[in-house]
Amino acid sequence: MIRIKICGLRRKQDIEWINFLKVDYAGFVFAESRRRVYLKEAERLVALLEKGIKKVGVFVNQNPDFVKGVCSALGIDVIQLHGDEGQKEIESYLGLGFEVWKAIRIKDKSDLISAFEYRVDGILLDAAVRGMYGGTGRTFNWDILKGAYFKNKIILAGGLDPQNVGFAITKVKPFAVDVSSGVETEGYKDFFKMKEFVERVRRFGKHDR
Ligand SMILES: O=C(O)c1ccccc1N[C@@H]1O[C@H](COP(=O)(O)O)[C@@H](O)[C@H]1O
Repeated sequence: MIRIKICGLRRKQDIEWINFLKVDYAGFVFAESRRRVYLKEAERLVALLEKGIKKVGVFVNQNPDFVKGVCSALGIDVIQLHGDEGQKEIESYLGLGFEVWKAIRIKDKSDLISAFEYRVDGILLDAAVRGMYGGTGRTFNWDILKGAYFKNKIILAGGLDPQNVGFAITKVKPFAVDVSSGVETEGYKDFFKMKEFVERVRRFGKHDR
């Protein structure tokens, strides 16, 4: 069954909805973004989260000591590195009890090369948008992935929404899908969009990866 991550959670009701929908991963953005949360608020949110839901911390080019401090304080399960972090930095997080996912922004097929090079727990594929690191609401050309074999878990992100996620899953067959903008209305998470997204994934995503 394909896993679901909903990212950019900021409010108490976001967490209540996540608990109700029983998604697999809850994402908290600690990087520069309109979705950014700070440690104190994140502590309050995480305390409300159902135990079975894994916590993902999203970071962009941040100091490793800061990243480790936040993740240890919150009991984060997965560190999502969404900037220009290299293998050396990735290594510094391995063996500390966190999974590490490295985001790669895709413009064309050549951007996939790094996906084969990183030694990491998961590769997150996102759209490349100039001047932005993530949360863009933009898709990339999924056909680029045709015939590619990845040894890592693939987390598909970038512009997913309830309308396109079924098609994306049948094309890419990822380990997990990750959504932020596509389940928002006027900048805030929308329960009905989240519910529809989850229902679509559960209908189309019955393969194992
Ligand atoms: O969500 C953000 O604001 C964000 C900021 C900086 C880096 C990553 C961010 N989010 C991640 O971006 C992708 C795609 O999001 P979208 O569905 O296209 O809006 C996803 O992995 C988020 O975790």
